[in-house]
Amino acid sequence: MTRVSVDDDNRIAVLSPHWKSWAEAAIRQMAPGWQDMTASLGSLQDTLAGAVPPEDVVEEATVLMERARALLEPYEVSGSEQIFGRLLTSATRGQTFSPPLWVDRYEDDELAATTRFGRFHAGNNGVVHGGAIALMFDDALGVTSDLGGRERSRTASLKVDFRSLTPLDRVLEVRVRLTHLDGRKRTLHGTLSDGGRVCAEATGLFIELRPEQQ
Ligand SMILES: CCCCCCCCCCCCCC(=O)SCCNC(=O)CCNC(=O)[C@H](O)C(C)(C)COP(=O)(O)OP(=O)(O)OC[C@H]1O[C@@H](n2cnc3c(N)ncnc32)[C@H](O)[C@@H]1OP(=O)(O)O
Repeated sequence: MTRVSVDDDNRIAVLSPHWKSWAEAAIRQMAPGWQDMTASLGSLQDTLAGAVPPEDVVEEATVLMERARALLEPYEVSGSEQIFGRLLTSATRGQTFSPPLWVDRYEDDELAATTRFGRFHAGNNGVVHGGAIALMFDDALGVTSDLGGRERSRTASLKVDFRSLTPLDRVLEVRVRLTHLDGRKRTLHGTLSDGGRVCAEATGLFIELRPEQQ
């Protein structure tokens, strides 16, 4: 894979016109500090998931979280206006739902990135929840499906094979390749690895949307 430098401008430059304007509309509305706020929420989720606090701390934390919620509530907007998840130039996309995807290199049909799952995405036994792995793959394969200026697509199916346990709090490698193109149908394959060990792999079918499809 050819190394492509990945800075903000470069990443947005490869987006199709739809994704470019979708991301730029969100960026225009974004107050300075938005990314710090969502990063703070992400660490809060991880810290809360891993903590066993005493009653007084539970009470105080609940009050503080409720204060933050009440502070934000008057600024609620429709789904089409929200910023959360639309910052395509950022590894987190300005959201905390799926884990970050730090893109190292990309081509029209390949992506090399790293990710990391925190305590928020833990299942049991101190390893990553399988659903969180599927979530990460949906994002990574979805982004790769729409690289190279291709029209936007949507996941029709996603199959995940869990090959070995996925550790928490480690930087893991993500590789995705577009393996087959058949009209509107795009098949993508991805792997999630810890060093040389494959933790999971996924195959996804993405369908290019027709102009009238939302
Ligand atoms: C750099 C880029 C950045 C981008 C960032 C993005 C944000 C981040 C990424 C976030 C990513 C998150 C992404 C998400 O989470 S997307 C959210 C989860 N996905 C959905 O909700 C999708 C729901 N389904 C649909 O909307 C429709 O079914 C779609 C649009 C998918 C197809 O309905 P449509 O009416 O348009 O097409 P069609 O039914 O005529 O089918 C067309 C062809 O496809 C074949 N087919 C269909 N389904 C399947 C199947 N399951 N297995 C095997 N084959 C299947 C079908 O047989 C036919 O083949 P053929 O007969 O022509 O040979």
